[in-house]
Amino acid sequence: MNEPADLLIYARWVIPVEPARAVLHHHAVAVRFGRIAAVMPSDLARRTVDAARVVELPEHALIPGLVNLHTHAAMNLLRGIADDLPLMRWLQEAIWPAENKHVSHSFVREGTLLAAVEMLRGGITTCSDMYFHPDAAAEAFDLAGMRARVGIVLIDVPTSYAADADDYLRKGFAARDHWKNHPRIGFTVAPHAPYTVSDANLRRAQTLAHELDLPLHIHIHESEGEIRNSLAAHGMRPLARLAKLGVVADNMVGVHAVHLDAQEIELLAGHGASVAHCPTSNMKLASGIAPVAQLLAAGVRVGLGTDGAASNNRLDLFQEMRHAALLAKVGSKDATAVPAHAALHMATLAGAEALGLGAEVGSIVPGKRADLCAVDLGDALMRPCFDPISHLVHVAGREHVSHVWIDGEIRVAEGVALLQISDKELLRIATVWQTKLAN
Ligand SMILES: CSC[C@H]1O[C@@H](n2cnc3c(O)ncnc32)[C@H](O)[C@@H]1O
Ligand SMILES: [Zn+2]
Repeated sequence: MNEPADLLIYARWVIPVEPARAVLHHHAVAVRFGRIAAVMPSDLARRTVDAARVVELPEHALIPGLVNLHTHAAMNLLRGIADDLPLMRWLQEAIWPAENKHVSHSFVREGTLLAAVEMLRGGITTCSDMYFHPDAAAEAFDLAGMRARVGIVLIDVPTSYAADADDYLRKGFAARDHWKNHPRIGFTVAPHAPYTVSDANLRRAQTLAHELDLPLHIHIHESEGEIRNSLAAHGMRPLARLAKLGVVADNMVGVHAVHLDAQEIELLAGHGASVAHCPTSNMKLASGIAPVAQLLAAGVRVGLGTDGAASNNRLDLFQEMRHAALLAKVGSKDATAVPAHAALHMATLAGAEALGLGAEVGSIVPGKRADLCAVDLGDALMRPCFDPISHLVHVAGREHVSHVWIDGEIRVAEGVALLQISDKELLRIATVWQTKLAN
């Protein structure tokens, strides 16, 4: 008797990411109960699998859904309000004043919804988010059908969202309790940065993260000014301070990590900490070039993040893969740094592992959740194609994403998002906010 499947996807190339450079020509992926049941040659699947639904992808690469390891999703509403500024002027002169004026539950819910649709259409199935009103962000990710790790945010600045650290944590943990046991929505503890959170609150954040077995998501060593200010205020660099406070650990995802010396790279490696590399944001804010080749050589897990739409200005991991590959070559003056398969690994399995999701998503392996992305490489402008992994990183863009599945459920088909909310409604939401923000 044939094997039953809920869904059977035939692809010209299946790129499982595990093992690292594997390219399976003319293979099929069978999905049952939302998980990958089998990966096998197409001719074998045609003879042995009975599927309720069949999808033929004759000129496509099937890859794991991409993992955006760092974003501020609601900032889609602030896209383009302040370009061409360095980090601290960008935050202090433009972004924080705009956030003070406009951020609310509905701002975050609606901005996050726009971001979730942008990410899904670009093949991103999981993201790690850090923003005010995590309860609103969780609602939006759920409505979009996306997998998300939402930050229980903590910053020593009173805002319209929360008055003080107790209030930030109380609200964040209430959101976590509300979403407990949800199949797609989970949480991280997310102190904003060493320069905005006190010693006591950084310690407290990591204690809570350890107690609840959550990742700790924090911006680190993004600009040279951050290091200078830390030396002046604390007599030590931010990572030394975080290490002293017990924050550097295997659950820490350090975002940016641009300005690192050799000892700091060893510190991260020794503690099993991860880095969320955000190459486009680092270029746009002129923060610098993260030492990705050195981090990888030291064994540090490096995933990829878009950062928010106000510092990128796209939530596009295809662009991040290419920028990561190119920037590592320029930064290390070594053309062999970050080959295409390493960039794809960063955008998938490394990000999943950094979030503690390595057993669930990030590669096309039987038993994992069926979070999948199909990329159409059939365009004559992309041919000939000798190496589909090279094409995914250096040639294709998010506009070539044709299908996206999460837990085996179709979210994008033929490039069109199939969501509970229409494009027309999304456009209406964006237009209303544009008017509010312009006044
Ligand atoms: C407390 S919610 C998150 C907070 O982070 C701000 N933000 C966005 N991008 C960056 C960045 O690259 N470095 C530091 N902080 C950033 C965002 O505007 C929110 O205020
Ligand atoms: Zn950020």
